[in-house]
Amino acid sequence: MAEAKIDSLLAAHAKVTVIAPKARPRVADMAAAGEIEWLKREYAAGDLTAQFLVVAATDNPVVNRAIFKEATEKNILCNAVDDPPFCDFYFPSVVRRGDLQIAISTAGASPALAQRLRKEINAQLPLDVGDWLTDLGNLRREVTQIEPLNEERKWLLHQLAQREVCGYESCPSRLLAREHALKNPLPEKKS
Ligand SMILES: C[C@@]1(CC(=O)O)C2=NC(=C\c3[nH]c(c(CCC(=O)O)c3CC(=O)O)Cc3[nH]c(c(CC(=O)O)c3CCC(=O)O)/C=C3\N/C(=C\2)[C@@H](CCC(=O)O)[C@]3(C)CC(=O)O)/[C@H]1CCC(=O)O
Ligand SMILES: NC(=O)c1ccc[n+]([C@@H]2O[C@H](COP(=O)([O-])OP(=O)(O)OC[C@H]3O[C@@H](n4cnc5c(N)ncnc54)[C@H](O)[C@@H]3O)[C@@H](O)[C@H]2O)c1
Repeated sequence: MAEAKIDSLLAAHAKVTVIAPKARPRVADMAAAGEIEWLKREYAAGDLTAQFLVVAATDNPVVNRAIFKEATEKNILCNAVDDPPFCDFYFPSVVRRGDLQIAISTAGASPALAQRLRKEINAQLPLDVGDWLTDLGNLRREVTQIEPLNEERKWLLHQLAQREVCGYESCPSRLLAREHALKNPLPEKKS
């Protein structure tokens, strides 16, 4: 269980420390590779200092609740796996394509439904939507640098979000943005 949480946290670029006497081979490998830190021992009261977020994922609910109590006292967000009253937040089921993330939560009503919807959305969402988003993000940065902030710019950004964008200079969406910028120059800066 902890393994899945470690994957979610690493995907969010977290710096992960695991405290556990035993770990599955994959977790041990991640520690050996320096991707996470592993303190090979049981949790001890006082372990939680300066952490932003804690996941209590031992197979002992008494230990998990003690971890939640210490986290609460120290204002650290805590998720005790599969123990909703001892969660400050729930892990959602997530579909990812590059910078695009779709998180599904049923607020604990049915994790199985969250998983099913993840699979359905994953099957429907084009595989290259993350690459498209990267191009769209680059074009948006160009547009916001050269266009004044007004209703026209907002219209343009909504238009571009409906079009294919590519990295090429002759890309029709880039041409539309440039044409628009020529008609809407930024006001001259007073020196
Ligand atoms: C989304 C996902 C994310 C993740 O875990 O990272 C997640 N559970 C997943 C799967 C899953 N979990 C369970 C099953 C078996 C089927 C079933 O029981 O329905 C399956 C499906 C399977 O295993 O196939 C059992 C289960 N889960 C909880 C309880 C306790 C309870 O309900 O009281 C029990 C009963 C335990 C028991 O019987 O003892 C509680 C929680 N699980 C949550 C998240 C939070 C609510 C999220 C929400 O509702 O949206 C919450 C509240 C706390 C938390 O954050 O952990 C992940 C899907 C990952 C994916 O995308 O594949
Ligand atoms: N939602 C799900 O799909 C799902 C699936 C499996 C398990 N679970 C839940 O997750 C929890 C963990 O299950 P698991 O299968 O990952 O168990 P596991 O036995 O694989 O892992 C438990 C880990 O806790 C560590 N541990 C035990 N006592 C400890 C202590 N005092 N201090 C620090 N570490 C300690 C062990 O060394 C081990 O690494 C259980 O509560 C289980 O019900 C949920």
